[in-house]
Amino acid sequence: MKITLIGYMGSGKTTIGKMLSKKLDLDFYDLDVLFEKKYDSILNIFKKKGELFFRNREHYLLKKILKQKNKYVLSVGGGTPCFYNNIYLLNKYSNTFYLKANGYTLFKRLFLEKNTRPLISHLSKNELFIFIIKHLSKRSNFYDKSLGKINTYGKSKNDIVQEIMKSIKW
Ligand SMILES: Nc1ncnc2c1ncn2[C@@H]1O[C@H](COP(=O)(O)OP(=O)(O)O)[C@@H](O)[C@H]1O
Ligand SMILES: O=C(O)C1=C[C@@H](OP(=O)(O)O)[C@@H](O)[C@H](O)C1
Ligand SMILES: [Mg+2]
Repeated sequence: MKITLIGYMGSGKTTIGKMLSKKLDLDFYDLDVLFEKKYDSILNIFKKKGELFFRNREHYLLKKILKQKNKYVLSVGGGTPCFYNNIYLLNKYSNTFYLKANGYTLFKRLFLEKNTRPLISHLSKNELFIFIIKHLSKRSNFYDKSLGKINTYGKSKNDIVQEIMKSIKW
């Protein structure tokens, strides 16, 4: 079984994915890391080639990794399920979990880490909050198609890992 984590930027996909893979003794992949190994930093790619180029290469990388035969935990980027038919591919080839977090929690986390994320790096504090609320509402339509959902509000990283482990249908 492949387990994939989806959700908005800052929802904990990379962090929780790594922890979960260790608990389950599975390989861990992060789609952004795979992308940056193959191409360039996501910040540079957005700057030099634009978002559409990123989404196209991201889609092909996702297809390639989903068709691998081994079991693993994969954390994707916040936008991955929202482009091409990626959410259908994710659900077809893996057990998808949506790490659901509220706008204010995401804002607090992303304000501290916005410089590494090209979609929000240029925004002021006020702009960032408004952007997250609107963007999350649009993207939730895709995230809500996941096979499993974990409400992360007020939960520690360890609690979230435990909850995913309990929900896995092997
Ligand atoms: N449940 C949690 N409680 C507190 N902080 C968290 C939690 N989940 C993630 N974080 C923190 O939020 C930040 C963003 O996490 P990250 O794994 O990079 O998210 P994503 O990959 O979804 O963008 C990190 O600093 C991480 O430590
Ligand atoms: O939400 C998005 O569109 C993006 C999220 C990022 O990943 P994280 O969700 O891990 O921050 C990364 O893929 C890129 O900056 C675009
Ligand atoms: Mg991540």
